[in-house]
Amino acid sequence: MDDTKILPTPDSRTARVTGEEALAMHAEGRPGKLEIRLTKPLVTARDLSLAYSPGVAEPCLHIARDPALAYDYTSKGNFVAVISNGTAVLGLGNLGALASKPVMEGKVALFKRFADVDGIDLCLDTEDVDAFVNCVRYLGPSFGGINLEDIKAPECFIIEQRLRELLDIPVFHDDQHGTAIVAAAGLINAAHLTGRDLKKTRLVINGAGAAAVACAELLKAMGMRPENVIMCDTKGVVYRGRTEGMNQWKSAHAVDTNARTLTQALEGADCFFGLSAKGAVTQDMVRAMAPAPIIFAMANPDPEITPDEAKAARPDCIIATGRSDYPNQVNNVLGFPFIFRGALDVRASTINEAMKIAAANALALLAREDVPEEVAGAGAGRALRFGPEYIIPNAFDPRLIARVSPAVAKAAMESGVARKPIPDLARYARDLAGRLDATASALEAIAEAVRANPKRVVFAEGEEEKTIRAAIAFRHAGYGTPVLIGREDRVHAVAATLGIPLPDGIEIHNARLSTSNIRYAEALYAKRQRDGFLMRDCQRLVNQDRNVFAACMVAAGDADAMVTGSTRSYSAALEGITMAIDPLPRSVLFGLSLIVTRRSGTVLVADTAIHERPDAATLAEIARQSAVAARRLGLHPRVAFLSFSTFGDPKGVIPGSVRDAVKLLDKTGVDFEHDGEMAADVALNPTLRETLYPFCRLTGPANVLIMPGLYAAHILTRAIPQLTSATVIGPLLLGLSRPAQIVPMQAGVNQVLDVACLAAHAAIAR
Ligand SMILES: NC(=O)C1=CN([C@@H]2O[C@H](COP(=O)(O)OP(=O)(O)OC[C@H]3O[C@@H](n4cnc5c(N)ncnc54)[C@H](OP(=O)(O)O)[C@@H]3O)[C@@H](O)[C@H]2O)C=CC1
Ligand SMILES: CC(=O)C(=O)O
Ligand SMILES: [Mg+2]
Repeated sequence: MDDTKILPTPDSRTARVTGEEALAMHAEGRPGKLEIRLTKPLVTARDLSLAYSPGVAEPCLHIARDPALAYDYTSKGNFVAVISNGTAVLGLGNLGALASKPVMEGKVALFKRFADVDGIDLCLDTEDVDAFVNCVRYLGPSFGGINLEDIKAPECFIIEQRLRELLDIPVFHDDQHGTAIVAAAGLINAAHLTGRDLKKTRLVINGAGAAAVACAELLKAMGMRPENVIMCDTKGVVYRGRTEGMNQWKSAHAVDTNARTLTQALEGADCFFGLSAKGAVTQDMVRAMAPAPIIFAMANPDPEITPDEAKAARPDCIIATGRSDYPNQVNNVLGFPFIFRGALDVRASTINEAMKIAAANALALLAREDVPEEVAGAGAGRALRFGPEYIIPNAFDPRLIARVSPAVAKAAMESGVARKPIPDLARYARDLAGRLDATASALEAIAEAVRANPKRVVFAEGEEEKTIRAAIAFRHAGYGTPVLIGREDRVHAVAATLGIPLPDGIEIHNARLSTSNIRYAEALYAKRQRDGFLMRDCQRLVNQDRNVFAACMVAAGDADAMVTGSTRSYSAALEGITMAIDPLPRSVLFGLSLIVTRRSGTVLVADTAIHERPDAATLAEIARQSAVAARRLGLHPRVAFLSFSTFGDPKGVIPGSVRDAVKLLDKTGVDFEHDGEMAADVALNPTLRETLYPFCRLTGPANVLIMPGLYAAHILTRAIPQLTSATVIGPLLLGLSRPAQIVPMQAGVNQVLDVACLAAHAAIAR
């Protein structure tokens, strides 16, 4: 089989990635998705003596006397093992331990990304239950919890049960309970929307394995009647008295019914849960369901029936899948990160039914709340409002951690399994809300907004390999129509050498042959005739300079935004753009860079592109526009004006203009925190301010740094990626009347794509 064909050919509306892109992402740089980082310095001999021999003996001896101290002296309390033997990898079947590793690394990545839980993937090469249990039981001391994953039924039931008995930490089979919790939350809301009472709702579950059995159990515990839940597997309906392909877990859910096939079971059913395999349900089957049927086709990566097929057959249905590229993603990613966060924080000995039900209710309630702007698509996306297309929160909703984890922790405390109760749950929820980087969620919301409002974005350097790759990814991501500027034959030749066919919906424009040339040249001439440009100069620029041509397209409204920069210096690209696109009235044109750090979230830095020595008025305006951008990125702006001096010490020329900028903002009365001048460490570390500068008005670490000059901004943003693991995005060009962005020449494909997406978003916000 050709591996790159595993994922279907994308269509611009639904699919977001191709198999080729997925493989490239996994192979890029350090292969895989994980690395381990140190939390303590290991630089000097003293560090070594403390962290390792002899110092390390001390915590060892303490833990030997009191095992609970392992939570204080080691990573145990925030460390989860994701363990699989690869016998039920998603819905792909038994792929074995090694082939399950990408999924397990993915689960670890999701733990970290969504709930700051550290994890490690352990792929056990055995299908023997005893061997599996023995292996895991002896690993227990290292971890605060065990997340079992993609182990097929019925072995998974025995493995989980035995490990729960053997270990004093939570053991949680995600495919069973994570899935059941999230599906229950979705069902609570779908039932509410369709006016159903769970006690009377008739449910058919296709699949009688790990996920299916756990869903049936949880829903029955929540009030569904056993006789109203019919389970099917590869042999058909699991009816009472059936002997073929049975086990005790299926028998527990066998019902008295005449139905023998899924088709028969679905006749008149209110609700369908697919926890089986791709394409297991037909349009005819869902046509036979009750009015306003609820269809959760949860098989991964491909559902039992696609939303398009289901909606075509039953326009009145509520449909959910396990995928992130359709509305209503019912996937255990909404569960396990937050459930473990809550369980770990109270040092729970187990995850019990009360904790599961609390998580399901918290998820269901969150979906009914107003969706904040930064979640709904940065104010410009498809409205996310509780309804048939939004029955469950989005995985990127930053409120999840502060809602689900405290609910789980509270239930653990109330049900007596918390070994370290949290005295102030409201404060805990507030602390959790600040634990994740708001920008990461905001960037995803921006991408979502662009998907909902696709744009035409010009990629000026259309013959470049990097640009072509980014344009294809732009198309696949559903961001809109990429317009490549270049010669058609050259663009196709480069794409052919890459082995990637250009998907439908990508446009190629040859500047020299374009029918719009005259129109663009005339518009440019009208703009520039008093700046020393003749008509023939403008014609030559439009014909020969792709940045000018692209900028003319955007200025004329033939495209919404443009991106360039891969082949020309920043100043040359900027000159081409500003030739045709005017600055925004009463604004300053400047560069804003995003430094995305793992420890301190995202910090914005300005001006990183234009003004070598900005005066006070320019600095003040840059601060104002940066604060607006910060809010758009989900940050509460705390703006620090940086210098080599802090509040007048030592004295010098540059701090003077910086101080005047602060005074200017004070005078105009802006609505964001700002102060300065101050040194970078004072800005970023509030404890340094406590004793020496208690009067400083910033209420926390600065997240917008206004630089005194371009030299300092450049040095900072160029040094950071070389010295640290932080990522720098930008500089983003702000202050133009139409969106145009310049990527640094050394930018990779993903950065070009991200910047194109941000440019498209700016076009929505205009
Ligand atoms: N959206 C989500 O969050 C999650 C989705 N899932 C999905 O659920 C599915 C099952 O996973 P899991 O329970 O872990 O796997 P298991 O191997 O434990 O169970 C699979 C079950 O599906 C049944 N099955 C397989 N193919 C068909 C078919 N064509 N028609 C009817 N039944 C079928 C099997 O029947 P038999 O017993 O006869 O072999 C078995 O009962 C996978 O697609 C997985 O991706 C799982 C967890 C989470
Ligand atoms: C989502 C998941 O865990 C699965 O499909 O197996
Ligand atoms: Mg799974």
